[in-house]
Amino acid sequence: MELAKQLLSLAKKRVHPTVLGTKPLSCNGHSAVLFENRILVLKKGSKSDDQIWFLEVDTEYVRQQRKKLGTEVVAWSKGVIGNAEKPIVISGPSGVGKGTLISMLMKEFPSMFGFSVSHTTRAPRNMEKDGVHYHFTEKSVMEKEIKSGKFLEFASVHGNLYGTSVEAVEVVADAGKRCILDIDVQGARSVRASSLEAIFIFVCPPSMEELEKRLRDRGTETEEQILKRLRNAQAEIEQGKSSNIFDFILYNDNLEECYDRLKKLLGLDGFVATSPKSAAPREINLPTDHSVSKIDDKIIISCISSGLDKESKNSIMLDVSSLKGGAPGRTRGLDFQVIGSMDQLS
Ligand SMILES: Nc1nc2c(ncn2[C@@H]2O[C@H](COP(=O)(O)OP(=O)(O)O)[C@@H](O)[C@H]2O)c(=O)[nH]1
Ligand SMILES: Nc1ncnc2c1ncn2[C@@H]1O[C@H](COP(=O)(O)OP(=O)(O)O)[C@@H](O)[C@H]1O
Repeated sequence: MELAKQLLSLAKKRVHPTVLGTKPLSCNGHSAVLFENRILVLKKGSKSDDQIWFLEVDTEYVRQQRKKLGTEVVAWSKGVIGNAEKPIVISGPSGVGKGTLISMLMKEFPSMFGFSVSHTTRAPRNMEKDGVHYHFTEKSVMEKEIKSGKFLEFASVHGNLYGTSVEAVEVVADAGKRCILDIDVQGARSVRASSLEAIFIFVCPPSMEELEKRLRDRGTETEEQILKRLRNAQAEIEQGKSSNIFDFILYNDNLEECYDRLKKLLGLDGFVATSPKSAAPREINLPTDHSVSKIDDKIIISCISSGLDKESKNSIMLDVSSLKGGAPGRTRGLDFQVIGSMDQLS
């Protein structure tokens, strides 16, 4: 087995790889199953949202990072039952109305959408709250975190650093909501090239004069910053329209009409927001005592539970045939079936 040979050779050479991604917390033992390019780790007696992990050893992301960092790399990724809807990436020049459109969407469909809170080194505006609009951070801290692999993408925009952390996108998906990212064209390009499948929308102003008016009327930037943003806007609009990054271009002339078009392309026209959409994944609790075997893409977890007068065996079949995502982030697309008694389900 290729991966086994690779691991053995690393161990012999006593190589200490760079470990990327959020590590699982320690536990009272684990089972491990070797795949072609990653290791499935099942934590014994852990909480249901912390049981299934993957240590990626030779996936696309790991290979990319190995090249970039010039060291051996492995990456952790948490395994999640079920799938998440594709995130929505919204880009466009400063002042075009991205934030306004996103706020309208989140207000009308609060249980459906969640905002990816970016990190930035720019100073907060008057009404902006740390952790809500942005995670405001120091440049040196953010640079360190970029090196440690915390960000899905980052870019220098209008003289400041901005970045989407892996966590920012995953907490929204974990809450069963569809993630909205407000990022610049460079960020959109990076996400396009990443393993994150998304829908890409570029918002255009009706004219440069109107863009300038909106920016000035908003009154949040200094004259110098306004001029810088307007200079950058020209190039952003050209890239937004001509590159192959974006699936849709939206002209934000009349706000209500633009919002209606946005809802239409997201399949929300005529949609009535009623009770929260329950996207919470089913859960599975693995007992401390279990053994694991692998048959093709199926993992059979045999659980041993002793009752008063007898010992019974239940099995859970974990299907890993349609894995999606992976590091950086979560590995989704897992499914399970209980074979035998249901008392292991929470
Ligand atoms: N690449 C990237 N761009 C971001 C991120 N967060 C915000 N931006 C972009 O940075 C630019 C400046 O944002 P901001 O300072 O809030 O000003 P605004 O454009 O006037 O709303 C906008 O184009 C945002 O879309 C991020 O995490 N990554
Ligand atoms: N279609 C529109 N017509 C007129 N003003 C708009 C429109 N869309 C947004 N605005 C206003 O323009 C300003 C910039 O919008 P904002 O959402 O902050 O832009 P961005 O997030 O793209 O920088 C805000 O004051 C907002 O109220």
